[in-house]
Amino acid sequence: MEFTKGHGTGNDFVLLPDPDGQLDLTPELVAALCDRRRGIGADGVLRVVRAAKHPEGAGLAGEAEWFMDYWNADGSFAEMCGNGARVFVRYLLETGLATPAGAALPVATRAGVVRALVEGGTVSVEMRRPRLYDGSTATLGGLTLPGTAVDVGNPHLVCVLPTGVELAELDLTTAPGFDPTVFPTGVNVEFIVAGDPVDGTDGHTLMRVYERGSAETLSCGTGACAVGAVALRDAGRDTGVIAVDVPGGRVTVTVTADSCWLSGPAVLVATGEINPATLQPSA
Ligand SMILES: N[C@@H](CCC[C@H](N)C(=O)O)C(=O)O
Repeated sequence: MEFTKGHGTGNDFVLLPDPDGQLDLTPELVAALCDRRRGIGADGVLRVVRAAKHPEGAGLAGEAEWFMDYWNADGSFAEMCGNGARVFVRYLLETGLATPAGAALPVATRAGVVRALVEGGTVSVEMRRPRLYDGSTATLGGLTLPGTAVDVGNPHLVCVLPTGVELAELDLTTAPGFDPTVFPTGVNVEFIVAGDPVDGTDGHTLMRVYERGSAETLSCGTGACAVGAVALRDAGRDTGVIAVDVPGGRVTVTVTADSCWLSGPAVLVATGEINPATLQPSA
């Protein structure tokens, strides 16, 4: 099985080329590939498949040639992955599966079609405008943290840390608790504090995230978009540009009247072959 390894601000993925949808990808195989000791190691898998050749992409084949079949590290599906989409586009262009054009490149996902632009090392993806819902709470250690539920195609809960709780001190080795009646399919939880002003932006936020299906990651693109929308709302704004610093670097979120752009670096670091028969079940 051929693979490529790539990442966007440290949110890392195994990409599996499968243009004609012939790969027998299972949750067990995904978890074994993502295992950081027994497999390649990643936060998730991106199967690169023609939209027309995937049951969930076929309806979008008229709008996008390629479908991003995203799986979390535990073998579960997610609707959308912002950093994954940016790395996916880097892969399409570097392998010649798509050619750079002046117009944005469409990619089909479970959350619909997103569009990408590439400028040097930066890949930007235009996704849906985040939808903000009611408050909910996350629990972590002995803390109960109020937050805002946000839909970016996938579910998020953005919690602003109260004074006296340090972002760096949070223990994210165990999953935060959340209300399953609000998030019946689970949720990605972002913890944020305000950062110092950054030139050319309307706000600056520092974030850590515990991802559904992948545990703590160094970055989450859809999470950053959710955070950007909450930061703008808290600043009394509807649109604007927010710099979001994650443990793996910085992404920039631009919320417009009807969409949200996520921008940042996306790189491919290795290609190779792996024999799935040698993989042991993930612990
Ligand atoms: N890291 C991703 C989000 C991946 C999916 C998420 N874990 C979920 O289950 O919704 C991103 O960059 O957006």
